[in-house]
Amino acid sequence: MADHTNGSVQRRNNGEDSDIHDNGDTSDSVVKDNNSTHSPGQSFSTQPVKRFVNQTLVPITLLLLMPNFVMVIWYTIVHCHGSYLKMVSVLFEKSVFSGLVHIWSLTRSPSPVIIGSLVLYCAYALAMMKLLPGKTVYGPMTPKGNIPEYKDNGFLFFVMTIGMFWAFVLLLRPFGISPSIYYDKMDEICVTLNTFSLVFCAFLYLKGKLAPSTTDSGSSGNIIFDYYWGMELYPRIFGFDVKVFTNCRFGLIIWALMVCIHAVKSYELHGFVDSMFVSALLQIVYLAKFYWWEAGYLSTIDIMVDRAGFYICWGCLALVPVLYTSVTCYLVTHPVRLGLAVSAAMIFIGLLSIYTNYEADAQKQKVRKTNGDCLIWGKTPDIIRAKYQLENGGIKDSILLASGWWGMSRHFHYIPEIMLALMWTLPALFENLMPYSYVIILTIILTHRSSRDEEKCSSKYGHFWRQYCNKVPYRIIPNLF
Ligand SMILES: NC(=O)C1=CN([C@@H]2O[C@H](COP(=O)(O)OP(=O)(O)OC[C@H]3O[C@@H](n4cnc5c(N)ncnc54)[C@H](OP(=O)(O)O)[C@@H]3O)[C@@H](O)[C@H]2O)C=CC1
Ligand SMILES: CC(C)CCC[C@@H](C)[C@H]1CC[C@H]2C3=CC=C4C[C@@H](O)CC[C@]4(C)[C@H]3CC[C@]12C
Repeated sequence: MADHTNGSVQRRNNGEDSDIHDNGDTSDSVVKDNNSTHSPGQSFSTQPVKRFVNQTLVPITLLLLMPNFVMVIWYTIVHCHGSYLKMVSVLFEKSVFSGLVHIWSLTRSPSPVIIGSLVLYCAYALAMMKLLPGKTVYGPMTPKGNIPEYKDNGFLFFVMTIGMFWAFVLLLRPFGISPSIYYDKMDEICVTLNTFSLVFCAFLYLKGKLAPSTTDSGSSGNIIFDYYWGMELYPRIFGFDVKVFTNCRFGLIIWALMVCIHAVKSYELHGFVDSMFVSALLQIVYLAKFYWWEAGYLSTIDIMVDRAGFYICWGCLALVPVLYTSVTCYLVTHPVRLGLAVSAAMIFIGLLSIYTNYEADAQKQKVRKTNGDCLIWGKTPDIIRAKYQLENGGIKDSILLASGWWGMSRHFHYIPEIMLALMWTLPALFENLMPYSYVIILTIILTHRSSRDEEKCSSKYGHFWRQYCNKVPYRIIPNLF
């Protein structure tokens, strides 16, 4: 990576930053981003070994591993009573390959109910993307200078969908119709989601190659990496934004619905169970918070850096509905009576974590929206006025906040994110490791994300970022890391 001192120029883009200036303003040194075709954090190494590892070995491993991992989660919950030890003994009985074949062979082929429900849901979600009212919001300017437009109607969609779900549950109950059939058919759901999303990623690859929606697309020259990472930054199909659909209208809503389905199934089997209540409540509040803040999500690296490929799209279409819902799924067959005091403590810490995480995201947005003219924790914020350069040479201003949560550490908000996940997992107690899979993988995702983001910000802001790092020396855990 280039040294950005001595008035060197680096280019990039961002959402809430102020206007593009003429290139003449070089009173402060400015930084230029050289990652226009592929993203920071997935930048192209000049070292052949590192490049092979990052662009071929890791993608191939994840492509082979992750779709099987989704099936392994299902198998562990349903056939091994939530025990990874039992699952591992089957998997390694002969060879891992035959173990996996055995797991896949236990699944039923998707029934018309599952395929029909998923198709209907997709049609409903797509229609609502267009039909529900919402403010027009703009994503950050992309490296190619495009400004994506979105309709901010996610919260309404979330409330409407979850509301309709519970209305149907109550209305159809007297007729013996229950959504718990989706719990009983989880194997079919896993197979359908896995197959459909792998094919969909192939479609996205071809679309990116043959008919990209915007100039923010391109190939790395490596077909495996292109499939894994994606070709287009924000592909649109018939005007529908693919990433908004996969991430916000499919993955996260199916997550919320599956949690509700697990709660219904648990109620049918055991009556009211407080462990299920605590876990489900925290997840639904967290997802409501997400949709309240959805416009902010459009400025995160998922949307402005990551391309539409296996990582994000398969991840949101197949991994999120299964891994992210694994705690409540496990709790269906492992009910725990926590008692009022323990339940209340978990809910309190969980809600506090949601609030802290939300406040951190909001502080960052507020300081930029007001151009630093606001109070953070009752004080004038400590800010760094940074500059960076776009690909077209224009220079932009941005603000880095160095107080509030952003003064504690550079990614402090990941701590409440993990703490919250722990709070909705602890109700499962400690009989098995399986329910902790999400917290463990989340910790890995966030640690990796923090280093990708550091790389991106350092490349974008250069010495301004170093100035921030000097002020706030810790990456995630204050005084430790
Ligand atoms: N449950 C899950 O699986 C996951 C949840 N999350 C959650 O999603 C949310 C968004 O994720 P997050 O990683 O934060 O999103 P981003 O990756 O977009 O956040 C980092 C961005 O914020 C800007 N930024 C960084 N430091 C500062 C600062 N000091 N002042 C102002 N702006 C700054 C930079 O963008 P710019 O270019 O604008 O300067 C940087 O790239 C979080 O709440 C996170 O916890 C995240 C990952 C996984
Ligand atoms: C295929 C893989 C090896 C990994 C796939 C990872 C993705 C599924 C996830 C990576 C980042 C995740 C998210 C980021 C931020 C979010 C905001 C939060 O409030 C809700 C969850 C999420 C949208 C989350 C969803 C999964 C990822 C995209």
